[in-house]
Amino acid sequence: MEVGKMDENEWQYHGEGNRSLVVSHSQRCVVLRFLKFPPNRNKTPEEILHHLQNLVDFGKHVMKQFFGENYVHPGEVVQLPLNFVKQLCLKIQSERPESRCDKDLDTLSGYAMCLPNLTRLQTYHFVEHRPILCVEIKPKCGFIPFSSHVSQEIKHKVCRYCMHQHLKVANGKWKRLSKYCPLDLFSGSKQRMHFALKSLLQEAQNNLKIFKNGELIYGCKDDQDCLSDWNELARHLKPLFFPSNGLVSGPHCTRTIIKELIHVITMTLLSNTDACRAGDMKTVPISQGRSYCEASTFSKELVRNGKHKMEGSGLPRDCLLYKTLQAQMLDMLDIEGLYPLYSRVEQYLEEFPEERNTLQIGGPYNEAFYEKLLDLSTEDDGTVAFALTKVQQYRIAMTAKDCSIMIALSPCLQDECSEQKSVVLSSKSRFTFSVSVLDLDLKPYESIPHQYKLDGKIVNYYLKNVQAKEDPVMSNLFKENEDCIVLHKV
Ligand SMILES: O=P(O)(O)O[C@@H]1[C@@H](OP(=O)(O)O)[C@H](OP(=O)(O)O)[C@H](O)[C@H](OP(=O)(O)O)[C@H]1OP(=O)(O)O
Ligand SMILES: Nc1ncnc2c1ncn2[C@@H]1O[C@H](COP(=O)(O)OP(=O)(O)OP(=O)(O)O)[C@@H](O)[C@H]1O
Repeated sequence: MEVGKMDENEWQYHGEGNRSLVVSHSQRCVVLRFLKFPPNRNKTPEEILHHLQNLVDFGKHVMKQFFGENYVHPGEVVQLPLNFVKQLCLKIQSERPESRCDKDLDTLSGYAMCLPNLTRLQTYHFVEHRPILCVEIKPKCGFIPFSSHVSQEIKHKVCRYCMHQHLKVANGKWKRLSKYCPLDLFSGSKQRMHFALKSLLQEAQNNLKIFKNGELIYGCKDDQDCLSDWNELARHLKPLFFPSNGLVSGPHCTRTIIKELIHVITMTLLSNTDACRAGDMKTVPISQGRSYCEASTFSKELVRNGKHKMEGSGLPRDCLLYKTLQAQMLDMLDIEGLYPLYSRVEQYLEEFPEERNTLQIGGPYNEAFYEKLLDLSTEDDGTVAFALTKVQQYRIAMTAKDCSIMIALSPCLQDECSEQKSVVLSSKSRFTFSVSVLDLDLKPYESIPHQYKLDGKIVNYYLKNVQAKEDPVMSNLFKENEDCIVLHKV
């Protein structure tokens, strides 16, 4: 990218999260990702450059090892003319959702990250003229804690996402509860994955977005601004899934198109598009803990209907969901087991503050940092080294629990699909596709006390306001059927 000749008119607002804002180029398949900060809390340009470089290094040296070469796009740090950034900021301000305006785009440092636009097929090239669909999923934590440090039994039964939903609705973050349960998506069972994806389509919150030709066509910018009309979505999808059919009409046709979409997403999520083996990480046995969540509507329906066999066929080992789950499961002790270890590191740092750099708490995120993450032992020998390894593994796990998966799909004719490209079939179409992972920013060490408090709040709210009112017949049914419910294959 030629940063000397930047014109804000060539860039448009694309989206934002809690910590960064993204603009996309109208012609080229690239985005710029800027950091955001609360007003008047801007950092120095040097600090921002250091932070961004750390993010890129972390992607390159650590997350690529966990997820595999093809899935991760660390991008590069670019320095932009300050005038361009200021003009861009003014240009996009009116498009930002209100709920995200508590933080301002960093316009003072001139630094940003340049990344491939993952809503396009993975290239840095010019915008293609064939239509491109992109589905973004933020799957959240896909397992139930298996740690013996967990103090509340409910955490061994109901997943964090399902519990957190109740607190979010009570706080007004979202209007309705979602039926999505991450354990269904991560189950590897097509039936459960279909249910999870349908639930995401019913209540997208910030877990699902769909883009066509780089434009958001389905999903929420925030609670006030949501595109959620299935007929409208089907209208967008129809030419891609049924290229030679007439107009979309009636709910039946909409449902058929949505089903096709869900099928295609499921198949791409179960595929392996990374030829390289991810790192030399020993894996956490995926069979640990329970493979279903008692609050999942899917599980409840099954048990209510007297069907006790929960299909959990397990994920193929090379697919991105499997790798995401593996990284998430580096949280082996749960925040309740981790917090005392964090306190041990804190105490040590209070005594020896000059050791902070040697311990690599704020980086550098290089090969040495990665190597230290490979020790999966949970036997505490009382050392700071043990505590630090668990803290760093926990930070990786938290990162993987908050990342997003991008699936880009483009229709192709049979003779156009070369052997090297990944292809997925729907009943009347075929698509080349790519799968990537984004938002792999390492979670800060400093956020651990917040995680500890939030965990308590989520669980207490659930126990007091939801479980207390739950149908006792239902929980007995789960208890009775505990042994019958089939677990993941190892
Ligand atoms: O704690 P959670 O599970 O609510 O996750 C936060 C996300 O909320 P969610 O539940 O996905 O709506 C939250 O997403 P939103 O801002 O709500 O879209 C952020 O991703 C936050 O990460 P960070 O602190 O900005 O690095 C996330 O915080 P971390 O816990 O990942 O630090
Ligand atoms: N490389 C990319 N290509 C296309 N879209 C992107 C890319 N990176 C980010 N986005 C879009 O911008 C949105 C915000 O980016 P991102 O998730 O990185 O923000 P964040 O502030 O770090 O998120 P969080 O709230 O989880 O901390 C994403 O949800 C996605 O839609």
